[in-house]
Amino acid sequence: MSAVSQQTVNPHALIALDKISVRIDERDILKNVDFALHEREIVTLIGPNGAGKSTLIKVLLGIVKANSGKIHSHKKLKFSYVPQKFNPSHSLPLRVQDLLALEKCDADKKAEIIRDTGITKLQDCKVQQLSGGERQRVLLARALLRQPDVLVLDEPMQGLDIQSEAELYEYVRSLPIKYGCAVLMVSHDLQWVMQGTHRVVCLNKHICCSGLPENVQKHPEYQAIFGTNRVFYQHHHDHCAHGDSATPCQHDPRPHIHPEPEA
Ligand SMILES: Nc1ncnc2c1ncn2[C@@H]1O[C@H](COP(=O)(O)OP(=O)(O)OP(=O)(O)O)[C@@H](O)[C@H]1O
Repeated sequence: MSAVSQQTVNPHALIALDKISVRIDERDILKNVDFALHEREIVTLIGPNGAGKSTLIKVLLGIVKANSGKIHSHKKLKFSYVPQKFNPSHSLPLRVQDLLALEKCDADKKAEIIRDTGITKLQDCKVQQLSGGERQRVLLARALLRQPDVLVLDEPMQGLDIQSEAELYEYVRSLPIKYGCAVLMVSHDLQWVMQGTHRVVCLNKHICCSGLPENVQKHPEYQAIFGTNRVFYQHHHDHCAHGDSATPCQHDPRPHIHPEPEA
C-alpha cells in the first residue's frame, strides 16, 4: 500500500506521507501518520522511546513497508541516511577513504565536505577503529557526498563531545542553503529542537502536534510527554560555534566541525 506515488497531496512538499499505519506482530507502531517535508526545510522528529520515530524514517526511506496509507512525491528523491547505530564488521577492514570513495562526488566539493566535517586526518584509519564521534563525522561526510535531496539524521549527536555537538548543529543548520537539501533529524535534544529547527513534529505512534518550535512546546500533548518546565528560549545563530575551543581556531567563517583532539 505504500508505493511512492507521483501524484501529490501537498503541491509544495518534497515528500508527503498520507495516513500511514505500520503494525508489527499485532502491535500498532504508527497510526494514521500524516507528514510532509519541504524543500530546504529542517524538521526535527521528537517523541518518547518507542514512539516510532525510526520506523517513520524507515517508511520514508522505503526500508519498512506501511500496512496502509500512501507516500506521495513529485520526483524520485535521493536520500542520505545517517543511522543511529553503524557497526561495520571487523572481518571487513575498510579505510575511511575507501568508504567515502563509494560515493561519486566532484573533487572540490568532496574536499570541502571532508574539511568541514573535520575528518581530513582520518582518511587512512580503519572505519572499525574510529571513536564514536569520529564515526559520526565520517558517516555525515559520506551522507553529504551523495548530494541528497533529503538528509536524514537519526540521533546524530551520539558519541560527540559538547563542543563537537555545538559545531555539528551549526553545520547542519547551514546545509539546506549550502547544498540545497532538506534535513530530517530525530533528536532527544530539545534545546536543538527549539533553536535549530524550522519545524518540529512530535510523534507518539500518531502525530501529537507539529509546527513552529515555540508553538509546539505549548501544546498539551507535548507537555504531557516532556513536562511543562522544559520550555526553551530561541535565539539566532550568527556567531561561530567554537568560540570556547581550548586551542585557538584558525577562524573559518563557514560552519564546520573540528577534528577530535589527538591523544
Ligand atoms: N522490526 C521490528 N520488529 C518488532 N518490533 C519493532 C521492529 N521495529 C520496531 N519495533 C518496535 O516498534 C516500536 C517503535 O520503534 P522505533 O525504533 O521506531 O522507536 P523510536 O521512537 O525510534 O525509539 P527510540 O527513541 O528509543 O530510538 C518499538 O516498540 C519497537 O520495539
